[in-house]
Amino acid sequence: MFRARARRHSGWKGPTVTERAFQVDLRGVVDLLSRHLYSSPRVYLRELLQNGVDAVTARRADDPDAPAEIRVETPEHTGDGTLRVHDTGVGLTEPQVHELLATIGRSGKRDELGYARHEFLGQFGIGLLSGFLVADQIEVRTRSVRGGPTVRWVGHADGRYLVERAGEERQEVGTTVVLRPRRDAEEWFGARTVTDLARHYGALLPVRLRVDAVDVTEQGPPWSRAHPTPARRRAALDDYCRTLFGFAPLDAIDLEVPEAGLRGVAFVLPAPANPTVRATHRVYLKRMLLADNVADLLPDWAFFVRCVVDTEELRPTASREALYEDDLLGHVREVLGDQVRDWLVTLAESDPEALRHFLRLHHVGVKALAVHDDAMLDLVHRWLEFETSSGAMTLAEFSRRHPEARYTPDVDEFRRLSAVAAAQGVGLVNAGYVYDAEIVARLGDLDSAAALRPLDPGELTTRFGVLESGTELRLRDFLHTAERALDPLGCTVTLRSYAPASLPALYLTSRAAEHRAEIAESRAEADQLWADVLGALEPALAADRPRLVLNHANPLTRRVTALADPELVTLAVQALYGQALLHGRHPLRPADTAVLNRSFLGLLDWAAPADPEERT
Ligand SMILES: Nc1ncnc2c1ncn2[C@@H]1O[C@H](COP(=O)(O)OP(=O)(O)OP(=O)(O)O)[C@@H](O)[C@H]1O
Repeated sequence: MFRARARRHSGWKGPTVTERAFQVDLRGVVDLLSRHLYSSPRVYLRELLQNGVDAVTARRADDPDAPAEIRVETPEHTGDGTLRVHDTGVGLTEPQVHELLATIGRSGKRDELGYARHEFLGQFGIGLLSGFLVADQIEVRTRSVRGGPTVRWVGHADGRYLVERAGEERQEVGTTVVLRPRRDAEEWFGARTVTDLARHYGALLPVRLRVDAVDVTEQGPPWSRAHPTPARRRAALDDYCRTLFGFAPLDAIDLEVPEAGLRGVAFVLPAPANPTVRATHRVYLKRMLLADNVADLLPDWAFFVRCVVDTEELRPTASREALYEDDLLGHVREVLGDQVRDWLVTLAESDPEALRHFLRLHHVGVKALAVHDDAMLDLVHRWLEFETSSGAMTLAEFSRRHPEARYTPDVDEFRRLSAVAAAQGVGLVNAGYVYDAEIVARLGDLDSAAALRPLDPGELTTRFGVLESGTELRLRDFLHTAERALDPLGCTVTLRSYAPASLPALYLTSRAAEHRAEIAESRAEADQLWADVLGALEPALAADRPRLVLNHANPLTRRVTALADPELVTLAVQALYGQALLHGRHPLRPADTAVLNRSFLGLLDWAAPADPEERT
């Protein structure tokens, strides 16, 4: 990268043409790496460890018994202000040093066709440059397994480099990289920081890694370690999860995707997770940490697990801080999703109590799955408890108990009508939460026995008891007055006797009435032509107005029906109308609020008549 070559073409008749090689200003490249590629200068250590591991891998390919060790010495240990990374890898010959260390983008880890070789971590030929994020000079002392003397290469951040025979011969084959911290980067060289970083990136590496005298490598990935019993393995995985993520998992699911050389564990969160926050996972690539915030490893719905995996085949982005989105990653996401799903289905068979506990915590994720997946839908049907007019219960159980079951797609409507519906023998399910209505609809499509019909509130009145004809006749005048009191509000009045008797009146809108109200509202806002079209629709629906169903079984309502003064009847019926709207959490239009106020004040006025003396 630091050389410019020139060549003359002999056949050319015109002015001399010179073919040149690109010049590279190393400072610009380093600036690019530090500002736009790597998230922090700390990656310098990862790149050095990675080169050491690759060199060991290359040596062991020919000599499986060759030593496999990387030793980091911090400035506190070397005593001369430098950090050194020693490896027992293949080393480099002098020609290799010229070729590989002095050319940006040249890597010894590509095959003849230029493809990244699968057994190595590195592939881009830029990693060593990350040393310049924290040092002005990088020194490499190396002795090749192929023979030759120890070679010393020194590269400077301004682009100069030298290659010479080292003053002192290395005893062993391998390489040492020496960095002298730049003033503004000393924080990355403290013994504590370096040890933490080495453990962070390299704890699972297949080579022995030491920082000063401290061993930082563990005995391989926790999910691959041998344990005397499954229970002991589970306890060890729980400990690992606690240390790593800070929670004791509800369960640990083994993950495996052979096509991606992937193995790992999914830990199930023990508390509800926010489904809108994407779960992130810890990913190792050939046992070197890639990142602990990889978001795209699992499908979105699996927000109730956090995973740790190691993969051989997935590809990193150039920063080595994320996974490259390709077909293999898509496949991995699908297979891991299946494995989490299978765990759930198996749990339903093996440990229903654990499944119930899980569902109480993570029902939103499971419902999201059930919208597309039949096995999950079946699981929801059989195991997930819904709010119903008979208390919390599964839809399967509810359909068994209530052959005439209905659901309401709106939580407020459920609250409003569940007691009344139950009293009329109509079981009601609250399907007003996210995904509920889609799930209920899909259940009906799959199995007619599991089908639930939506409740049309209007149909409830058909189940209310009608009054005896004598009573009806006696209350005819009252009903007329009541009708007149509510007519300006677009509401009709009926008198029925129904349970629960504690309810004085019920405001009911049928679906058609709701539709009509919507049309009236849009008509008020629409332009003339559209308003006319909407207006033409209205009479067809006019018969189906919202209604106030006064409850003759309620003692207060009965007393109201017995009032003689028509003015008082009007006030009382309007007050009952307002109370029914409030009780049922119906939206109040300005006209409703005005009637509510007027009736309230009117009743007060009636209850506390003005003092005759005051009047004079
Ligand atoms: N410790 C080492 N021992 C032996 N060879 C090394 C060592 N460090 C670097 N090299 C050689 O120098 C080349 C360039 O290294 P560099 O870290 O810049 O890129 P890379 O490791 O090939 O790819 P990447 O940019 O993905 O890390 C390597 O391909 C390797 O051949």
